Amino acid sequence: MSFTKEVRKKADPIWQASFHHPFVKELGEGTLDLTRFRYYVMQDAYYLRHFARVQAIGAAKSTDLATTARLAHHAQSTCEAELSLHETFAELLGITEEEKAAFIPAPTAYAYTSHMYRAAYEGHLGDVIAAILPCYWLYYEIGERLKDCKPAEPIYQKWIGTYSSDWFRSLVEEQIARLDAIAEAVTEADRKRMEQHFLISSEYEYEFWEMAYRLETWPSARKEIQAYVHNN
Ligand SMILES: Cc1ncc(C[n+]2csc(CCO)c2C)c(N)n1
Repeated sequence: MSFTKEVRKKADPIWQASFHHPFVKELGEGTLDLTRFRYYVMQDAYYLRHFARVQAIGAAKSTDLATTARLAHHAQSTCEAELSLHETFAELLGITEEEKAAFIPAPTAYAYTSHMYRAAYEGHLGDVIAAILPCYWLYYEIGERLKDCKPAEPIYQKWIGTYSSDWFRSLVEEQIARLDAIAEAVTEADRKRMEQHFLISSEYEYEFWEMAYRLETWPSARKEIQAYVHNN
């Protein structure tokens, strides 16, 4: 069995949990509260800004120029395609410049991006791809599952359309093939580490839905709210 098939199989329980998460289900049905989606869009824009930089680290860590060029291109498409999508969402959702300026990453968005930077900093190209592959692949599978959904909310239709496109599928397939080629050439210890990055990113993908659904905040903000409730 190929490396990616093996890790995909190991990650299956947590991927299933993402497929069935209320955020994903309600998005497909069109019943997802827009407050939650709005929160998601802002956290995801932060995530994508860092994702593009991790892809650029992958470009720098590549040992052949063709791969450097491809990963640099991937970093550029994250900036252009994904972030422009988010700009559109921000407009449609009425997210203001003031809100953007006051933005703070939530614990999960911060932890997930930190995990990717760590894998990229400590490892070689295989570590970078293993950490970022679940982002592509899980969203592609979600796009496939939701592609026949017709949520009444046009914003949700647009979101689904992005991830069930052929453009997106070719990106996922390219990264799967790249990771399998690397996995064949490295040591067992490298493969184990790569597997762990893949599994941790899969866990964080689930946590990202949870974060948005629960409008996660830092503990100090929760304490302030509790103190306020207590004193009033
Ligand atoms: C939390 C989170 N995980 C994955 C994606 C999807 N995604 C982000 S960058 C990228 C590569 C291609 O542009 C893909 C597929 C997302 N938006 N947010």
